[in-house]
Amino acid sequence: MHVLLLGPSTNIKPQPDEPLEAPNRSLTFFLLDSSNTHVNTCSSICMAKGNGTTPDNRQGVQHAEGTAAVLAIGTANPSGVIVPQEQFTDEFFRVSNSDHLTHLKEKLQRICNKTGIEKRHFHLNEEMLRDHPEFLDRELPSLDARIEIVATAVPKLAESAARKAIAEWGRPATDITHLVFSTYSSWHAPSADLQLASLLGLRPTVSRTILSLHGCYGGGRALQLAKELAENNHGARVMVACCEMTLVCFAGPDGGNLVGHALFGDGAGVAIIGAGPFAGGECPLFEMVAATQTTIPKTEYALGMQVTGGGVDFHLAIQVPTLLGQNIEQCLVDTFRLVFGDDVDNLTWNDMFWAVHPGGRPILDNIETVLKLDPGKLAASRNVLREYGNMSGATIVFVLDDLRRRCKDQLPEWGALLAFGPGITIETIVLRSPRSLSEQNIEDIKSD
Ligand SMILES: CC(C)(COP(=O)(O)OP(=O)(O)OC[C@H]1O[C@@H](n2cnc3c(N)ncnc32)[C@H](O)[C@@H]1OP(=O)(O)O)[C@@H](O)C(=O)NCCC(=O)NCCSC(=O)CC(=O)O
Repeated sequence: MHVLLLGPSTNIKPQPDEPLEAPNRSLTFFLLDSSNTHVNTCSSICMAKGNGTTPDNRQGVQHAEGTAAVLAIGTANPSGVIVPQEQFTDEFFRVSNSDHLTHLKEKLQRICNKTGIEKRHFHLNEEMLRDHPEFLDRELPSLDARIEIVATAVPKLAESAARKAIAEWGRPATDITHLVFSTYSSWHAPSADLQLASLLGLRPTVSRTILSLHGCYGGGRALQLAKELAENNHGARVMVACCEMTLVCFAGPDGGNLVGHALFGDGAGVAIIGAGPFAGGECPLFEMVAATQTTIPKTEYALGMQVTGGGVDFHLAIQVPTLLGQNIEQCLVDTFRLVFGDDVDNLTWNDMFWAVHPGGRPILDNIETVLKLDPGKLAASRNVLREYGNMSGATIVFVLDDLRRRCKDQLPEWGALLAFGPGITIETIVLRSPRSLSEQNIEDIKSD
């Protein structure tokens, strides 16, 4: 791991008792993994300009001004099949010809009743199931047929969300410089990122990355990557696209994973990320001030996905909500310490706004309890869970969308984004609301 200092940041203020030359508040830190992803990106841009300088010499001219922010959000769900949760068990057992499995049916109904979900959207419909009865039986080969359907469906759904984000952003799609696409529902090469770029008419020079098999933390990972790309490439505008479809993991109830059947839904979430200078009427929605990824040691067993000839198998251990409850506060402390130093001890979680991946109702309950949050602090997460279920990596984009619509001008200054998935991996991002930023800027100008 390398640390580059590429400041000064306009948004992280020195602490009152800290010497001005101290670097840890007045400069922006960039943590690079061993692949040096963004140094390579800088390099390719400079070479295109015929500039033969070394990466070190280029840092001063390539980085953005300030911290990355979410500039626009769009979401989409399949419109064909919308199943109310109270009808899901009956529908699922009917289409899978499993009504005779009364024990499993009663169990699924018990689970559905406790999910906190009211409805979910699905791309898979009865006609597809009639054409592909093998989707019901994990023992039969079905991966090829599943892959063929999602190969067009995943980029198309992502396109719907992306068009909304681009419309809100207000700049032409050709101004997108980077695309980060996260999905475990598509396995072609060239993959969904290229198809989305073509559907949207992005530039041939758009720099594409596809993230796969991150499960539910894919959205958090893509946002963190976008933050680094935006901050390290002057003028970069990064599209984050996350799209998941349960068609890849669908099976009959005797295939196990009743909790997965009760929980997951289909959706696409797209966000456009950029750092200053802002142009063309761009309006930051959430600033992404600092970010970390943490793996809870020895919890690989707890969450997982396995691609088989019969589709994708999910494993969700019953301990997941407890494990997250036990570890979440330390992740938050470690991440907020990057911004607040030892003052992190004076933070009150309840004074912040929250964008938490609604992996399941007990996960939200446990986080609320551990952090002593008022009921309502996780309203955006609970609302997304209620309206759409758990859409894996796409869900966190829906939560950000709900949060900004719900709170409009009433967001507290600081907030936290949390997403989790196999590992168990926890993605944490310190958010700052733009309203408080503009107020702060006005105060700074007054005091100058
Ligand atoms: C399934 C639930 C709705 C049940 O709610 P409660 O726990 O409050 O209710 P409960 O304790 O009465 O449990 C109801 C029944 O569900 C069973 N049950 C609960 N959790 C289970 C699990 N993980 N696997 C198998 N069965 C499970 C219980 O044994 C019980 O069975 P019986 O009634 O027979 O006694 C909830 O636990 C839930 O949402 N769990 C999912 C959490 C999770 O793992 N989320 C991560 C999703 S993946 C993700 O987001 C990241 C990723 O995958 O990448």
